[in-house]
Amino acid sequence: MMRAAPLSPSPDYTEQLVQWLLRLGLDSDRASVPGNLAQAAVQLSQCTLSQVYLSDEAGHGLLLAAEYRREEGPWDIGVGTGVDQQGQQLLQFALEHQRPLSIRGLQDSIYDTAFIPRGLAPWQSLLCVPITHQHLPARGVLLCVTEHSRDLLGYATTLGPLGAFALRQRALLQDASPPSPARPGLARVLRPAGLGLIGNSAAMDETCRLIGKVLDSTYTVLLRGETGTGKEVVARAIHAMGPRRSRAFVVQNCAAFPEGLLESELFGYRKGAFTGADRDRPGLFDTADGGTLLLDEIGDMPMSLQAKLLRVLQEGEIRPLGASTAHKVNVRIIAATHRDLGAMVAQGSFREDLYYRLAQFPIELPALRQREGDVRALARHFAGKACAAQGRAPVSWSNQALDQLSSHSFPGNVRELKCLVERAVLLCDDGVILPQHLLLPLASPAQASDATLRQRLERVERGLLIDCLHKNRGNRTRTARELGVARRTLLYRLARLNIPCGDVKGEC
Ligand SMILES: Nc1ncnc2c1ncn2[C@@H]1O[C@H](COP(=O)(O)OP(=O)(O)OP(=O)(O)O)[C@@H](O)[C@H]1O
Repeated sequence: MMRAAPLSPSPDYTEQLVQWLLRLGLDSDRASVPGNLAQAAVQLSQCTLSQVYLSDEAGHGLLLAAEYRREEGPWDIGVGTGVDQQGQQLLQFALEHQRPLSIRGLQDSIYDTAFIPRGLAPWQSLLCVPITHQHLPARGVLLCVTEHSRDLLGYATTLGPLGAFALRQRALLQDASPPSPARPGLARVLRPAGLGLIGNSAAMDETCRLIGKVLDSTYTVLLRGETGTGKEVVARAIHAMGPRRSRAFVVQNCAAFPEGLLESELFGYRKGAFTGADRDRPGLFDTADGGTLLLDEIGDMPMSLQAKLLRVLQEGEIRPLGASTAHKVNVRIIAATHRDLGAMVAQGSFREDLYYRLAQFPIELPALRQREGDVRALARHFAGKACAAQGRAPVSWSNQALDQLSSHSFPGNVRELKCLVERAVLLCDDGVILPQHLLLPLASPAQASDATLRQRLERVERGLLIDCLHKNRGNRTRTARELGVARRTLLYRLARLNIPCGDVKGEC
């Protein structure tokens, strides 16, 4: 295998390495060390995903301790997720031979890498770096993968010692810190910021506790909650943190298709099954085989399909349209709905037997108004993300703005809060979000019905202008063009409707 960069490290690379050494050396939180190491590995190797595996003291092999993805950041999973047999073999190979393993052209290699979570494109290159040293109480492996065909071996010369330094640091911190109190039942509770389980309210803690309980089981999960409470986010977290994480996560909205189409989407079909079926087509159950299928808006599934779904759940097999035989699938089903399925059963619009089968493990997602204190945490989180997405410096919050947010009822829950904060970031020009940037509706729905036609039209216009401005990243010339009005007219309307419009360079 050819050696690759950084055999002669560039000044940039050396500088980054020194910075990471410093950061790891100054880290005073033992739990964050593996995550920081994974982040360092992603940055230094320019890979897409990095994982840190540590040897289990009980001798059960290597367990995943941290993961970092370039686009999504850290996944705070905590030590505990095991890897399958093939994964163990690959990682143990590097560890036992005490030498790095670099594979290019992964898809054609003999190694089974199904244990690595999927990326947007298939992984092409991999690097396994053993982390061992005589003074280390635990050994580990650092894994880096990328969807590009690259020789990563050269990075092992720096990532290996960096890993050893990090694990040594972790051991020193363990010696120095008092044992942390055990949190029964929370060992597998995950708070992956990238997945959105943000918040410290009692309601969110309970949700996290339930997620932690069901992760490793095969139970069917029924997520119920108002619109925008994060049902899909939670479903993704259950998949991504559970043993199926390296396989597909598939979402199907049951309200989005008419009955026949939904059936063929889910079950697939054989050539000739109906006019236009000119080839065999696998369904989403096949796509999700080994992984997870989220059936969103399950309350909208037609009765005839409900019966077929029940059969899949009971027998674990599907029969595509036009097929004479059924075949086995191994899919974890998560169902989500904003409806009261119990009430639908009582009205006869949802099958009782399916309801009980789906609700094997129900999780009720709290509405935002029930999550005391979380609005602030979420607002800060969304503002940070919006600033990063727009490539601008982080904004801060005025207390009045946060107070106003906290007293808003958010009928659209987290989705509404997210949109509102993204708008506020765009509208705030001097780095501090003020109440006027929030554009919270001044009138309650009850008052709204008393509004005059003019007031109502203005409200609609206001929403439209803000959305269009948002879409055009605050550029008023493009916004005016898109709306088919003169720029002057747009500026006049913005001023008239009191939509903040500060000094955007080259604009107003
Ligand atoms: N806790 C959260 N942190 C960050 N983003 C979140 C959170 N909850 C929800 N979101 C965001 O809010 C939006 C709505 O979330 P999601 O689609 O999961 O809600 P839902 O309950 O499935 O909504 P619906 O019932 O309308 O389909 C998404 O953009 C999602 O990323």
